[in-house]
Amino acid sequence: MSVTPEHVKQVLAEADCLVPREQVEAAMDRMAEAITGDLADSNPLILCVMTGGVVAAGHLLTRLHFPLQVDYLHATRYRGALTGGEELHWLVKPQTSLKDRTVLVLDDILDEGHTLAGILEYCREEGAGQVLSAALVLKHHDRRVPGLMVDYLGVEVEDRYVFGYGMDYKEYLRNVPGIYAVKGC
Ligand SMILES: O=P(O)(O)OC[C@H]1O[C@H](OP(=O)(O)OP(=O)(O)O)[C@H](O)[C@@H]1O
Ligand SMILES: Nc1nc2[nH]cnc2c(=O)[nH]1
Repeated sequence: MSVTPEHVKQVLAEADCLVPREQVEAAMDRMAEAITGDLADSNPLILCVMTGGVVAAGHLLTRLHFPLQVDYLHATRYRGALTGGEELHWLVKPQTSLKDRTVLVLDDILDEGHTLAGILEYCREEGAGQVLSAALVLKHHDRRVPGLMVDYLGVEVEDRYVFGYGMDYKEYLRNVPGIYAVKGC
């Protein structure tokens, strides 16, 4: 069944706000401060994970006041669905060389972690000097890839399907300024 704008409006109207905009912005301030403290002198390459990471990247980048470069990659395992298979589909790889660079991978959410694990492995294989990661949201559960955690984290949410600040509901609602959980999910 295709998703209609009316359905999307209803999902938003019925959703539970888990983290309001002000709290997300405050979390972004804290992340930027920590990243600045660690990376200000390392000429880092920030890799935005499309599509979900684009909103977090936009907000975070304007808070980083030091020399850095930005590139993006597109790797997905959900492809618009609410659950994903284990296989990671690479749609676009970074065009900038990662060799000997300090790389910061930036995504919207760390859930089970297969996406981030695959991306980190790729960065190391490409010869990055240091590979760090950041996510705006961490989902609280025990299904994560063992031992995987981001270096910089915004907020933690309960184990529900969330959208907003880049995260989609069936490819919609990425533009919602708050983190919401779909009713019943
Ligand atoms: O930790 P995981 O369980 O692997 O899930 C996290 C990933 O899932 C989402 O991407 P998705 O594949 O849905 O693509 P999108 O960014 O286009 O929404 C999100 O943006 C993360 O990249
Ligand atoms: N939009 C969205 N994408 C995800 N990818 C993994 N978990 C989630 C989630 O809860 N919401």
